[in-house]
Amino acid sequence: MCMLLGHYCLNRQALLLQYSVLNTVRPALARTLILRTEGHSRGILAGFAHINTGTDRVTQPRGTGIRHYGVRMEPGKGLIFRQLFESISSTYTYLLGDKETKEAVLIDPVLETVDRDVKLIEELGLTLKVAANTHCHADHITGTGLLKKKLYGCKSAISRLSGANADILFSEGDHITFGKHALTVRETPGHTDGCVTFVLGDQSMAFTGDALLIRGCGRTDFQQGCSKRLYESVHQKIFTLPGHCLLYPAHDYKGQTVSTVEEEKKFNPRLTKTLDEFVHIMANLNLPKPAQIDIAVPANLVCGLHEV
Ligand SMILES: N[C@@H](CCC(=O)N[C@@H](CSS)C(=O)NCC(=O)O)C(=O)O
Repeated sequence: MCMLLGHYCLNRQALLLQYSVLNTVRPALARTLILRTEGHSRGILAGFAHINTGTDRVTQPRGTGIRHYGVRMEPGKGLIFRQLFESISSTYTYLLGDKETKEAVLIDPVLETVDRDVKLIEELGLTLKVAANTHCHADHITGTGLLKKKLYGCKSAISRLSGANADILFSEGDHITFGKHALTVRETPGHTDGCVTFVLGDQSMAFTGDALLIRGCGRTDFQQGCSKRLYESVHQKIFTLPGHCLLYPAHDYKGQTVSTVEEEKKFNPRLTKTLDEFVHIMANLNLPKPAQIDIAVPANLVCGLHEV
């Protein structure tokens, strides 16, 4: 169970101030990316329904200012899918739902865009079963705790190895089911100990969190970062998926929205290198510390749940 923030010696005042500032700018900064595809069938695994995915036609932003990206993804039979974007931390949130039962799962919600997510879930007539984190994020506060308060019956989830509290603590091989669909958990540590990749039942889509970014990967210089572990995770748990498997990361800083296993195996500038070269690259990224790290990590250890 998510516990109150006070149990974790947080500076609650600082958190509330941060939340209130972010909440003020939220309407101007939160944008919605919806992708539109034409579906075509992929193979299936025993026990899972047919899911169609397709070739993405991405509408890119034009000009400046507030924009609701007009893209929508409807991957064929049975699956509802939306890719949503939060522009302060450049985080993608993913909504997956079952067309028949209307059960849904949300991956990596962000606190500042919870109202947007709730509105979309309600508009689509979905029941949110699980709000799941790919890991304990360092750059934003998760929306899973607030979603539990707003949507009755919704359960928070994160990997057991993250050390965080949640209703569901999952491990390698566990399934998160919604209607006839399921996400399988693959542990992909390296950016943090508790990082996972969620793989859709027919292996047509995978949600890689910060383990694999498009043409990049998560940094390994804080939390429990370890570049050797990350390299092994990606090669053993992500690059072993089918080449056509669509890869959806937790972040992108360049407007990229989706990749495939085949593309990343060919073109990822870090992960196509040898292990030694990769370790050297990761040790020399020299990235600035994420702006929200000091409030985000402790908050995310309790699903971002606090009195707002
Ligand atoms: N400027 C951002 C943080 C950017 C950043 O460090 N991103 C992380 C993932 S979120 S912890 C990362 O791993 N980046 C890898 C890379 O190569 O960019 C902020 O202040 O929030």
